[in-house]
Amino acid sequence: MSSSYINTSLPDVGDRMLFAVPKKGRLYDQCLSLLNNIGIEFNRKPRHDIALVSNMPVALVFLPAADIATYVAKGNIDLGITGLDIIRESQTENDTVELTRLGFGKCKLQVQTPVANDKLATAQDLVGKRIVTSFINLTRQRFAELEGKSIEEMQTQVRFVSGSVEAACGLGLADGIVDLVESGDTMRAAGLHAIDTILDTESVLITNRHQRFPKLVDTIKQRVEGILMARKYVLCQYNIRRDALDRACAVTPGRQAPTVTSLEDQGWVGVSVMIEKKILADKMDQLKDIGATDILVLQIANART
Ligand SMILES: Nc1ncnc2c1ncn2[C@@H]1O[C@H](COP(=O)(O)OP(=O)(O)OP(=O)(O)O)[C@@H](O)[C@H]1O
Ligand SMILES: O=P(O)(O)OC[C@H]1O[C@H](OP(=O)(O)OP(=O)(O)O)[C@H](O)[C@@H]1O
Repeated sequence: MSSSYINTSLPDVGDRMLFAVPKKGRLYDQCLSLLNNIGIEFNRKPRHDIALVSNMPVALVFLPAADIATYVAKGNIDLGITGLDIIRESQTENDTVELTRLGFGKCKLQVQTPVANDKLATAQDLVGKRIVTSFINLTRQRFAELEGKSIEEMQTQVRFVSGSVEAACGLGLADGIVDLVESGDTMRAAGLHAIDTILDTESVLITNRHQRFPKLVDTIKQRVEGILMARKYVLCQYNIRRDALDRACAVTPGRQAPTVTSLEDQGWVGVSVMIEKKILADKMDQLKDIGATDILVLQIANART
C-alpha cells in the first residue's frame, strides 16, 4: 500500500500523498490547468515524472493515463485523474472510488464499421466477425452480451492493438473497430461510421478504498468541486418589486435558495442567486418579463459547496 521508490535520483516523496496525473496525451493540458486552478504549486523538472508540491504535502506522479486506475486501485497511488473508459477497461471500478467527474475528456467508446460496407450497419451484424481495439475487455463484454454467451464461448474475435485503431479495417485486419470518438474527425477520415455506443466517458478524480490521507483527499476534492461549480454557474443580481418576489424565486430558485435583501425603497428587494450558465440568457429574459430591473451577472472565480 505504501510507496517504495528505490531510485535515488528521484525526489524523496517521504510521507507525501501521491497524486497521479496523465503525463501526456488528451487529458494532460486540462489536468495541468485544473491543478493550477486548485492552487497546487509544483516545479516539474524536464523528464522527471515526480514533482513535489511546494504548498501541500503531496507529490505529483506523471503516469500514462491508461495505467493510473491500476496504480490507484492497487494502493500505490492515493489519488488520480484518468478516464472512466480506462477504469472500466482495467476492471478497477470495484477497487477505486470515484470522487468527482471532471467535465473534460468527454467522448464515446463506439463500435465503428466502414461506411462502404452496408452489411455491417448494427453491432449485431459484427457478431462472429473480427474486431480490433485497445479496449478488449469492454468490447468482449459488449459482444458476449449481444451473443448471449460467456466471454469464453463467444464467437466474435476481439484483438488488441495499442494505437491507430482506425487503420485496422482499411488494412484488412478487422471488419470493425471499437475506439473513442469525440468530434468524429478521425473516424470519418478513415471512412468509418459509428454503429453502437459502448460507453460515454469523461475524466474522473479517483482514490482507493485504503485512503491513507482522507483529510487531504477531501480537501482536494472540495477544491476541484469548487472550481467545477465556478465554471458552471454565474452569480445573478437583480431588483424586483416585493409583490413579484415569489414569481422571481420560481424563475431563479438558485442552488439552495436566493439571497433576498431589503432595499431603501420598501416596495422593492434585491436578489442574489446562482444560475447555471447554459440557462442564463433564458432566465434573464424571464426576469425582465416579470419586472426585474438592474439585472447584473457576475463571474464566479472559485467556490466551496
Ligand atoms: N478524442 C478524445 N476526446 C476526448 N477525450 C479523449 C479523446 N481521446 C482520448 N480521450 C480521453 O483521454 C484518455 C487518454 O487518451 P490518450 O489518447 O491521450 O491516451 P494515451 O494513449 O495515454 O496518450 P497518447 O496517445 O499520447 O499515448 C482516454 O482514455 C479518454 O478518457
Ligand atoms: O473523434 P476525434 O475528435 O477525432 O477523436 C478520436 C481520436 O482521439 C483519440 O486518439 P488520439 O488522437 O488521442 O491519439 P491516439 O490514437 O494516439 O491515442 C482516439 O483514439 C481517436 O483516435
